[in-house]
Amino acid sequence: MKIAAVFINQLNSNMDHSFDYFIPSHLDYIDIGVRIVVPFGIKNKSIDGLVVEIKEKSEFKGLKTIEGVICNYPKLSMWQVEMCFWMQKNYHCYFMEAVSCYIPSNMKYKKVKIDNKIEYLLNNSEQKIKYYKLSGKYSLKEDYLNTTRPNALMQRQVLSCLNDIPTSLEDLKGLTNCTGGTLKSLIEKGLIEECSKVNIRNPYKEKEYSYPENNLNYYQQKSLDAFVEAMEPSTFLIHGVTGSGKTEVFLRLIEETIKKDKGCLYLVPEISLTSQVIERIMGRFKQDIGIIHSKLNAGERIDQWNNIKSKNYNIVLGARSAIFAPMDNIGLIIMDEEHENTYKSSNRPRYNTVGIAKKLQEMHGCHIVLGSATPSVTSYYNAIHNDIHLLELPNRVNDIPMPKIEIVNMKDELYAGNRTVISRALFEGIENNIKSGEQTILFLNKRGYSSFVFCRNCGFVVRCSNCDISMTYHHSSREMLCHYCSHKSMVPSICPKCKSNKIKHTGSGTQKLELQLHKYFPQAKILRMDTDSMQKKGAYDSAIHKFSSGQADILLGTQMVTKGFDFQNVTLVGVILADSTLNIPDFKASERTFQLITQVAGRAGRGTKLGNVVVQTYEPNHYSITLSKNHDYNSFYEKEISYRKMMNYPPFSDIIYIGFTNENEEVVSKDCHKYYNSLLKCLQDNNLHELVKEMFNPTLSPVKKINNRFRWYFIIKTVHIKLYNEIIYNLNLNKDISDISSTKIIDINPNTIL
Ligand SMILES: Nc1ncnc2c1ncn2[C@@H]1O[C@H](COP(=O)(O)OP(=O)(O)OP(=O)(O)O)[C@@H](O)[C@H]1O
Ligand SMILES: [Zn+2]
Ligand SMILES: [Zn+2]
Repeated sequence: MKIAAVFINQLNSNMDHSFDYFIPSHLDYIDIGVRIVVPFGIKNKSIDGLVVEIKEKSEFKGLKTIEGVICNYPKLSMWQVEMCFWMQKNYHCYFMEAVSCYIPSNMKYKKVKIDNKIEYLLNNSEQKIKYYKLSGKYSLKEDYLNTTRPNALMQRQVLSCLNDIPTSLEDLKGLTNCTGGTLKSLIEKGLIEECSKVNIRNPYKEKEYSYPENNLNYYQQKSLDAFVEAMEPSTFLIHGVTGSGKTEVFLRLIEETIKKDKGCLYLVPEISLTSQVIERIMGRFKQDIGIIHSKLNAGERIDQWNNIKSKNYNIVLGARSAIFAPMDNIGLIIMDEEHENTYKSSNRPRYNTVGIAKKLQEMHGCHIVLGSATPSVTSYYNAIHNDIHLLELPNRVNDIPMPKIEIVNMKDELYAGNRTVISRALFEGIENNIKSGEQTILFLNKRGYSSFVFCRNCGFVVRCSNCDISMTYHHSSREMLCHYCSHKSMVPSICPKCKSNKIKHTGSGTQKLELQLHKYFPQAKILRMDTDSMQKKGAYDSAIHKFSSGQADILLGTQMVTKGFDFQNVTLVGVILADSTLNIPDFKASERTFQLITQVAGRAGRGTKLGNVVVQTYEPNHYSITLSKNHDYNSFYEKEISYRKMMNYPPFSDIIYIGFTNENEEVVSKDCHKYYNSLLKCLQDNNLHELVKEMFNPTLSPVKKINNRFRWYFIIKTVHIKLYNEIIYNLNLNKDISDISSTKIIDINPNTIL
């Protein structure tokens, strides 16, 4: 009998290796990537698993036999299994966690008897979701509304939301707050119908999109030519200023790729940016596309899977999880806004999308195209020094000028007696815009602002003397901590720079600002967009729709408002406090600040009128601010890269974060030290003294406790990432650390170590 090596679907470090099973003769078609059911443990409990290898012999005795195959479960391709192994070793996740990136692993299956043979089938989970649509009784929406009493508000709301395309209950609740009773009475009146997933049509198919080809300008054509002429699988970085027509280039590259009968993955950093791209792709290619993102339920994901696998779709669009589309003939991977940190997963598995893309390139021989107006310093460095081809789009399309950026020093405002958070220049700009019917976007990044200590008089911020990173204020101990090197210091009562006593930790958020704006501009219609106001499903789309159709004067928000949007009537952009990203305790703070200012400024003046931008700051001379004034990416890059080099930050090193969490404060510290010491010992035993030097001491997290779990960690800043990955992988299997009870987090080049 043949033998299958099987990973059991249990997320547990003791089970993170394969087990051998006999393949019974009636299941001899079992192959790598097949989902099966096996008996496991002393009690021979039935449990599902994945076949990763077929072999003739096993080194183990007394093997058990596979019970059955889960027939309707998608089969993983060989390259996908290989990817899962690679992720297990490079991102330190369980093998089955990597598998679950490809296929939902929590789906229930049931035992059935077919022709006297035991088989397993997935339960059809998607049928449990309820959908509603108009019954088709009338042809006009008005007629539906006329049959309800004017004061039946909820019923009328539901009717205005629905059309003949089914809307899920979840979406409907997001849009209306309706109750089961409302729906029931509408059904009884024959106005709406409940339906199941089976008769769902692709909502995008219903709409007619059109996105005619633009004649490429000189630089767009040059980019296309470079791509067409590439002889081997290559990686390109399209550095194009805001509004330079990068999307048009992407569409041409897709066209070239599907001509060769290969598939394309088009990734965007957030789900919210997908609708604009869907319209453009479908408007151009007049065909259905696959759409994958983390909000799909298991049934929808399987549907997408089957369509992509059977080559019904050769274009797949989505947020970062779309990198796991089961496309067997990938020819092109596009990563739009490649600098965005959402491409790095901060949950298990903690993968980096570019890393996965590169591995796919190795396996499929596909091209990778990264695009951004503000490329990450790492990508740009690789484009200059390594194997990425740099393509530049230095101008906006149709000679549209870049917006004019004015930097306002908020200290001057204070001296002039303006104690509000809105400078005189911005105030005047908003007022003029309201009068002339033009629109304004205001950006306030509330994150991080309240946790650093700064001087209201001169803008001084307390930084760590070792790391050049701002210190984080801790409410509990009332002291400041550097969470890179764990250096501590007291909050000064007098500003070390200007000797004033105005030094404090302050906070101000979007909500507060909204209230202030209502006071200053009572006539203005204001839309606020942040995580709090965008809770409901569909809220984001509806806000974008409101703004683009001119139903609001001011769009105020966090990072959500900074990128992607192409609103023609926006002529003014205000950055309320540019320093707020500058002072988050992270070596990428300057980069993030430059990117945010440049991106949000890029929303202004995309139509016929010139754009103006007001950037308010306490640090008007910081290079990330002065250089964004002239849209000077190259000078910013030069400055930033020399800083990175001096401090040995990425791209000159990789950062490994090893963290522990536990309900017990002492245990977590002990576990962290134990792991640290085991790693240290392992390096010393192997004479790897170079690597020892790259380890920093364990320290308490700046955010000491999350969800009642205490957090300790240490970081490694290394130029030997491959070696470290191997050592950490092996250490995790080591018995010495098996009594560590705290949850362990290993994150390679994390977005944040807060
Ligand atoms: N060759 C061209 N001639 C005229 N218009 C063009 C051309 N190429 C693209 N456009 C138009 O220019 C506008 C901006 O293009 P696009 O949205 O692709 O910009 P972008 O480079 O992605 O900018 P951002 O980085 O700000 O998102 C779009 O409305 C697009 O249709
Ligand atoms: Zn001061
Ligand atoms: Zn430090």
